[in-house]
Amino acid sequence: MRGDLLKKGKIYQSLSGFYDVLCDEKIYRTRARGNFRKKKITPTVGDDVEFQTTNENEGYLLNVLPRRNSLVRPPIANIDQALLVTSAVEPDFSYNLLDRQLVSLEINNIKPIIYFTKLDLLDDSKMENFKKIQQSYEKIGYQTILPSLMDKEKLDSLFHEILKNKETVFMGQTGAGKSTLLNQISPGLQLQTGEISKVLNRGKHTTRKVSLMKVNGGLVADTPGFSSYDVLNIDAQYLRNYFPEFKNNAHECKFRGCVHINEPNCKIKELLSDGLIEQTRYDNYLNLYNIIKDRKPIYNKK
Ligand SMILES: Nc1nc2c(ncn2[C@@H]2O[C@H](COP(=O)(O)OP(=O)(O)OP(=O)(O)O)[C@@H](O)[C@H]2O)c(=O)[nH]1
Ligand SMILES: [Zn+2]
Repeated sequence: MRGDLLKKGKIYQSLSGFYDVLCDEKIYRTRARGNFRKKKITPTVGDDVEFQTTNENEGYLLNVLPRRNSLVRPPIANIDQALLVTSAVEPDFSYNLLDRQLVSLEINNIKPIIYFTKLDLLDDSKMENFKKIQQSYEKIGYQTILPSLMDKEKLDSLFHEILKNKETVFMGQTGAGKSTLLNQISPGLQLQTGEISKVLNRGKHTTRKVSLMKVNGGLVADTPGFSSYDVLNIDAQYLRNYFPEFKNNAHECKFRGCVHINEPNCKIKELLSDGLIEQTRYDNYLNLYNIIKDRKPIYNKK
C-alpha cells in the first residue's frame, strides 16, 4: 500500500464517518486518516481530495485540497451556483427567508438563481401578486424562474443550459419542492419526495443527507431543507455590500462607508422613498444589521 500513488477525487457523499469519493468514474469508500480534526477541517461533500486506496473499492482520505467556497447549511464545498427553491405556499413565501439566503450566498460568492414552486396552488389574483415579487428580484439583477410561465420544453432546455458544467446546490425550506424538481429534470433519479402535511407535522425531512449527482452534464446537490439559519460571518458595517441594489448605488451616498441608516443624503434612502428600492428588502437589511450588530463577537478561526 505504501507505494500506491495518491489518487485525486471528489467527495460525493458523506455518511457516518465514511466519505464516498468519485475518481475516474468509480466510487471509493474512504475514511479520514491524518490530523483533519487538529486542522479543524471537516471533509465536506464537494471537496476535492487526495486519497490512497487500500483495495479495489476502499481507501483512506489523506488531504482536502483548498476550497473555492463552502457553506455550513447545507454543508457543501466548491459550488458555482445555488438554485433557491422557493415555494409560494405550503410553506408560505417569506421575504425574510429568501433575503437571508441571498445574503448568505452573496457572502460566499455563490450565484443564486431563484426558482418558484407551487404556483399551481395560487388563484389568479395571488398569481398576479407573485409576479410582482418575481419582478422585484429580477430588477435587483437576480435570475428568477417562474415555471408556470414556461412550457415544459423551454424549461427543460433552460435547465440544460443552467446545469451544464456547473456544480449547483439545490437549497430551500423543507417541503419547498427540491426533490420534486430534481425528479422532473432528471426522472431517472427517483428521489423520494415527502407529502407536505406529513412532512411538516412530524417535523421530518424527506431528504436527510447531502449528496452529489450527475444531472444534465453538471453536478447537482440535493440538500435537506433547513430549520435554522447560517450564521452570517461578517461585520454589520459590511452587510450593505451583499444587497446588490444598495452596493450599486452607494457611490451616490454623501458619506463613504454610509450604512444607509441614519446618515444624511443617503442615496439608498432616497431610492427607498421613491419606491425604487423595495421596502421589504430595506426592512430585512435593517433586521439583519441589528442581529449582526447585537451578537457577541465572533473570533475568526484564521
Ligand atoms: N402542488 C404542488 N406541489 C408540489 C410542487 N412541488 C412540490 N410539491 C409537493 O410538495 C411536497 C414536498 O416536496 P419535496 O420535493 O419532497 O420537497 P423538498 O424540498 O425536497 O423537501 P425536503 O426533502 O424535506 O427538504 C410533495 O408532496 C410534492 O409533491 C408544486 O410545484 N406544486
Ligand atoms: Zn447611504
